[in-house]
Amino acid sequence: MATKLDGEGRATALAALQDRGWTLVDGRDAITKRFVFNDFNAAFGWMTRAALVAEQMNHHPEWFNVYKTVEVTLATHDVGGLSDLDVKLAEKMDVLAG
Ligand SMILES: C[C@H](O)[C@H](O)[C@H]1CNC2=NC(N)=NC(=O)C2=N1
Repeated sequence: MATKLDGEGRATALAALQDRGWTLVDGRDAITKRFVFNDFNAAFGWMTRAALVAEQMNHHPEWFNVYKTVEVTLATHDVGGLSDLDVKLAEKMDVLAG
């Protein structure tokens, strides 16, 4: 079960995410990041690996791919905003992107 972020834990998690290029989405409680790879193969390979992680977590991204760019938005629909699962998936995506 996801735990909605709040208070000091939320501030600390958001600060770390923002240091790695994630930003808050205007008008909703979600984070977003644009990943740019060398080519489509790299982008889609990363999406495939991230999709397997997401499925294992039962926590799924909103994302949009054009050629070598992937725009990712993370939020937890079950809690109506950001949760610990968004932080974990963002970290895994960053690690997979290298
Ligand atoms: C029933 C199922 O476990 C839920 O709908 C899961 C699936 N994946 C999910 N992904 C995201 N991003 N948020 C959710 O709240 C969510 N809930």
